[in-house]
Amino acid sequence: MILLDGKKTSADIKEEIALEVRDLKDLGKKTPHLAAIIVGNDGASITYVNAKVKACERVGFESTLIRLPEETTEEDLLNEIAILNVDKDIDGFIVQLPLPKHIDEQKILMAVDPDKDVDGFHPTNVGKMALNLPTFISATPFGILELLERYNVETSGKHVVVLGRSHIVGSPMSILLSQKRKVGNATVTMCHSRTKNLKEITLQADIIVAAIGIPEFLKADMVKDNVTVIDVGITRLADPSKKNGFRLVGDVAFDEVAAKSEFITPVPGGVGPMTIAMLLKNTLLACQRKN
Ligand SMILES: Nc1nc(=O)c2c([nH]1)NC[C@@H]1CN(c3ccc(C(=O)N[C@@H](CCC(=O)O)C(=O)O)cc3)C=[N+]21
Repeated sequence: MILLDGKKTSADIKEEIALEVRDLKDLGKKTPHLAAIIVGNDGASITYVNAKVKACERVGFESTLIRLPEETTEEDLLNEIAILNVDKDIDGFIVQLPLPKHIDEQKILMAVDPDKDVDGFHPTNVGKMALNLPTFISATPFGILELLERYNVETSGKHVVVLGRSHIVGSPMSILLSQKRKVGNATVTMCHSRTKNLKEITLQADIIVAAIGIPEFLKADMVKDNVTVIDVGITRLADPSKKNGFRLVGDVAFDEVAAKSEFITPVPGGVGPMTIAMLLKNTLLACQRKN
């Protein structure tokens, strides 16, 4: 069993980005500036967005965090987005999801200037991604491709089973891995809540991407020997023995599945840190595009 170490790999990527930032500085060019908008007080969302801001500091990016109250109206949020869209100093920005229920997420994502959409969530960028045209690939799928590449995990001709059809992970991951690209050329099966005979399908998988949000869903009896497993799930389960009161659990029953795996990502320390590194990468690309 080989651990796909997202913590170490993301640290390597951040170091590479930091070097590029130093080059930009030395040349007297503008350095990257990422902004993030967060609405409301959800604890997990605040943790993630703070991690993004901290990562910016670490690589020498400017960052701006805009915190808006839970009661923020859709109109107020659209106004904030309009300001960031025209702010010459901001290279890219994200609107942290999920948003409060009274705000139409699709409307918000469509208001972001596609050239500043470093999350890659705008329909224009999703369309470009689907056509394999240069664009911002959203950070989680991008991070998974990068992790597979850096560990030389072969995907060409392999049967990949993606569990989950979300717009942010399952759907783009299925599209990307089936494309003609360095990490790609796979035969992809996408499974979801209506899939019948799921276990029959996962037992045929060379690579499984678990992105359904059900803690420890994928068990050892659902995978074949020497499988590669990418665990995108990240659920906070109450755990009184932990000082923060919870532990993080992925979509994979890690110990039992790891025993049968060739490669596997842990939670925490797998896909999560890669997501942050690739958001930085997209922001660097957004800045370099203008230089
Ligand atoms: N517009 C938008 N873009 C996102 O990219 C986005 C989002 N909204 N909403 C929420 C999800 C989730 N997400 C994570 C980022 C980092 C970790 C991460 O660093 N996880 C650490 C542990 C962090 C912890 O202690 O909770 C790990 O897995 O090792 C996890 C999850 C980005 N998301």
